[in-house]
Amino acid sequence: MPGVSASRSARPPVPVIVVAGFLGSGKTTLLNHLLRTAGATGTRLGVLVNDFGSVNIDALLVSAQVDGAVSLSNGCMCCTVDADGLADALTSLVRPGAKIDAIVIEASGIAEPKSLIRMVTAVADPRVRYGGLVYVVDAAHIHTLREEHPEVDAHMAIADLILVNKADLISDSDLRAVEEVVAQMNPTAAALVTREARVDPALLFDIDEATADDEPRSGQLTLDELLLEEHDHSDHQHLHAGYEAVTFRSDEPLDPRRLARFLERPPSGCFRIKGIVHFDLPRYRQKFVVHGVGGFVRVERESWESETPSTELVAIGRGLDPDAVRAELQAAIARPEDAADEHGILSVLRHVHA
Ligand SMILES: Nc1nc2c(ncn2[C@@H]2O[C@H](COP(=O)(O)OP(=O)(O)OP(=O)(O)O)[C@@H](O)[C@H]2O)c(=O)[nH]1
Repeated sequence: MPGVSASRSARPPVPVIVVAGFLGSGKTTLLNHLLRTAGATGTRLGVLVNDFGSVNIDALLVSAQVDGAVSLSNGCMCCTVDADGLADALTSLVRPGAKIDAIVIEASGIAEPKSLIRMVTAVADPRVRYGGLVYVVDAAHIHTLREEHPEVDAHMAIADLILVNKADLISDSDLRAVEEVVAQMNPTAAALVTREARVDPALLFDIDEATADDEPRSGQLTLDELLLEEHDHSDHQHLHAGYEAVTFRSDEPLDPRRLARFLERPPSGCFRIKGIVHFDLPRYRQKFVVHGVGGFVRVERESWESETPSTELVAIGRGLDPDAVRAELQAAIARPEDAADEHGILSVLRHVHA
């Protein structure tokens, strides 16, 4: 168990692993998987979560009971959280009393990994050490994504571990084609095909050894090279260009049929929708966690526990019309006549993921 036998002063620096990947690729899923599995072995993870959008939905979706979870809200971390804010958060997580063995930072889906890595490596605290970049790829969307955002190739190129996730959504031959692309972009990184981002956590927390190695790996930037490229902001601007997050909140229950229609046929430009939804229907008073990623919809049912039921949704995309998005969601608020639509909930339930 890392760090257990070490005295406080001899505690090795805590590796900080950056998890990046485009919108909806499976970063939060990975984080939750790591929290569950690492936790079971006694490894304590500190978690930093960042969302693009004013509601930090990811923080809500990461298992709430993590001691070391800090959420950095207010836009995309790589350009809005100042380096001091990140340093403070990391310093707080590595304080001896926290007994954290590793820290995972989940970048927003449009963050530039390189900027984040620079921010982590710039932290002066010797108890903090950059532990590598894990890049999550949505196997079902990678080809179109590379066409629209060629800079994702550069992201894959600097990764230490690439997860080819959502393998269940494509055929074996398509999967092999994705693996080939990934290997071309980064011939030296470990690439793993995953479902639900299920990866052995030991692979992530060992990454720091490889990254600390001074041997440059072909196709990959060494840490020094990463740090030297201070003036290269070109890729950064590209991924951000035109992306916008629209937030919708309501205490009033939604109508399932209209919400399902919104998720299945999102307004133009809207690539990602996520959040929690409140339907006030008999037998369906649970918290519905909804996800839309490029037309794929997935819904999970949880309990509200002590929370007051309400809806919080974020829609993210390029060329969105925020007013149109809000108007459509506003129109999804339940009306008295919706009570007659007994089977409306089925349009949501058919997307429920066990
Ligand atoms: N079919 C399938 N769905 C998956 C898999 N992994 C994750 N998902 C689903 O994909 C959706 C997005 O996953 P998240 O983990 O929230 O993705 P993310 O990268 O954190 O998203 P952003 O933070 O918005 O960029 C959710 O509905 C997940 O349940 C997988 O292997 N297969």
